[in-house]
Amino acid sequence: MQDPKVILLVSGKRKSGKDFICEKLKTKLGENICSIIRISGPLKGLYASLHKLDLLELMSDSPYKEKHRLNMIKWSEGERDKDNGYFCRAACAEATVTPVWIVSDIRRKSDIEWFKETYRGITKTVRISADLDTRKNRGWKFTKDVDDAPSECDLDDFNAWDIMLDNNNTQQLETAIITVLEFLHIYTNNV
Ligand SMILES: Nc1ncnc2c1ncn2[C@@H]1O[C@H](COP(=O)(O)OP(=O)(O)OP(=O)(O)O)[C@@H](O)[C@H]1O
Repeated sequence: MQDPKVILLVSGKRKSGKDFICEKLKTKLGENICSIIRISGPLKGLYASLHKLDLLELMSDSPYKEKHRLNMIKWSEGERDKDNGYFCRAACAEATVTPVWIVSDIRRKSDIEWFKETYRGITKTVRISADLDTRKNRGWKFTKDVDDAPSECDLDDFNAWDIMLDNNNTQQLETAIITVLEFLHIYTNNV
């Protein structure tokens, strides 16, 4: 199977606008050129099949999901400890190969390391930032065990981003999209 030409590894704090920007980029590039991958995508499916659970119930906002949530988190942490590429590999295996992949939920240094080792020379890191007030206006509220957890904080001190984007307003959003499109143009011939 062919690999993509460029993989953008996108990270940002909650409500910085990761999904919003990734979807805009995908729309601009078109789905034949660009796919969005979520490392967290296969997690529930793997957990459900391993533990013979109902995936649809697990995906819903139901008491069933709440009942299994903690065990699912513990299981995923355990799998990641044993093999830090476990979920990255599963997400890539089920992704459609297009010239550009955008991984929209990069959360840990180990995620970046796995992609850089597995897809040498074609991974680029992107950090999206928004001010605290902007994030609050978008609905962010400090949540214990979420905002102070490694999944939210591990990349706070990573400082080797290839692209850094601010996303506080429409003007910055437009600049961000142009910046990434120009960057992709440098790294691919066909995009
Ligand atoms: N530049 C922007 N202009 C207007 N609205 C925006 C902008 N960026 C993000 N938003 C809005 O802010 C909210 C949060 O954005 P989004 O879901 O993309 O954040 P996120 O970083 O993916 O958050 P989470 O990590 O919690 O999933 C969404 O309602 C989105 O539509």
